[in-house]
Amino acid sequence: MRKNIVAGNWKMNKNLTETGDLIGELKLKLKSYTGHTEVIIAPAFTNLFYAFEELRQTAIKVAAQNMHQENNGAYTGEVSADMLKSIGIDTVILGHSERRAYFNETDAILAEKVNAALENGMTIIFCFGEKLEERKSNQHFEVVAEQLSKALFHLSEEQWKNLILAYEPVWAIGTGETATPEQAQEMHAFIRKQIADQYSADMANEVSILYGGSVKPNNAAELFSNPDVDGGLIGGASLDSESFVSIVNAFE
Ligand SMILES: O=C[C@H](O)COP(=O)(O)O
Repeated sequence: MRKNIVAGNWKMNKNLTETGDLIGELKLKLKSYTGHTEVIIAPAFTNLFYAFEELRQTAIKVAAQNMHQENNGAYTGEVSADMLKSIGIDTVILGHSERRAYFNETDAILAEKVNAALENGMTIIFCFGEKLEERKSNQHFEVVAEQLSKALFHLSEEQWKNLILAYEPVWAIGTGETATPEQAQEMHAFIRKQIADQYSADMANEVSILYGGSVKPNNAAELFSNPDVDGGLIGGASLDSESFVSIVNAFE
């Protein structure tokens, strides 16, 4: 079901003590939150169980930042969907551009991860987006269409109910350079059209599409006011409770 979502991707930040501090602040600041925006945070693997336990009675959901496509086996250093489920985590970020760039995650590998997550009953925040040179050479629509089709268009309409999309132009991640509200809306509408053409307009209308890339308290409201932007995947600004909560409140 389409909903407004603000998700914080903490990336490789915050040790256990710092995680505890930030969670404590978020709990306090969002205690009387009455809005309809779903709030998700994605701490590091080592702090997931702690975060889940701490946030159990709250409206803040906890997600993992990645998972392996196999359920178990000789994959040193990896974590599976089954392991995440066993500690209560049922949401995972897949396809982040940092995973694609630094850990060689291809669309084919991502399709396998998507399948594994769905087989384990998980919800996926699926990230994709073009690089700077692709935008400059006007290939951004083509690149995004290919990423979607290779990793997601084999899925059934039913399976799409567990997918949240996050369009993250790589040139806007951690750079302080944000897509303009017009650029974000244009791409989000294009993404919805791709889904409508592959499946149906009704189904496309039910998918939440988040924008990610230097979302800050001062630009969130304008980005989120676009009809096809259903929220944000926040990196840097999610590491500070005040800025994250202010972005959550940007919908109100
Ligand atoms: O997952 C989040 C994105 O990579 C955005 O990061 P950022 O807000 O620091 O640009």
